Amino acid sequence: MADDDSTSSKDSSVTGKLADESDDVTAESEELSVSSPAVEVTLDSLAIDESRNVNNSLDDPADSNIRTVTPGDTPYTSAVRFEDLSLSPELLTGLYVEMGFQRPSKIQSISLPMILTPPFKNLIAQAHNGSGKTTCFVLGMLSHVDPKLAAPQTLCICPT
Ligand SMILES: Nc1ncnc2c1ncn2[C@@H]1O[C@H](COP(=O)(O)OP(=O)(O)OP(=O)(O)O)[C@@H](O)[C@H]1O
Repeated sequence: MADDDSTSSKDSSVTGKLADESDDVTAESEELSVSSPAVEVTLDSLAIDESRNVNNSLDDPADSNIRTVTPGDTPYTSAVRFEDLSLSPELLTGLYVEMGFQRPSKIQSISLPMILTPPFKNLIAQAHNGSGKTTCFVLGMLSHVDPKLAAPQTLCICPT
């Protein structure tokens, strides 16, 4: 019993000491993170070149360097018109009437058949800023939503 008591008192003193040490370490690391040098970034390097028309990307020429890589057979053909995709009448109205789109951009014509036509697969798509990628994943999400079901049905995780 005496041994047990001495052990527990030893333990609590050790514990107290560790907690103190731990506080010191926290204070030290806070100081370190405040004083660590930042990478130098000049304002000029962050400037956006306004002379570049972002929406030019919507009209990528047919021979632009877009590659599609799919495993196995590829039953997908690119869509020339939004009607070539199995979109609901409501989504087609939204595209043509509300958004005023006339035809799919290059990235849309290639990726939308992959997104909207079975067999559904995971997709990684890469294209210029302003080339219409948002429409690709939004149409993919909306085409799977049941408007009669009042519950969250899709999740979009996006870093921008
Ligand atoms: N098929 C289309 N026809 C006409 N305009 C379109 C079409 N698709 C998208 N747009 C318009 O082009 C602009 C850029 O599209 P969007 O934001 O989808 O591009 P993005 O590739 O997602 O851009 P970012 O890389 O900056 O996120 C938007 O104003 C959008 O409404």
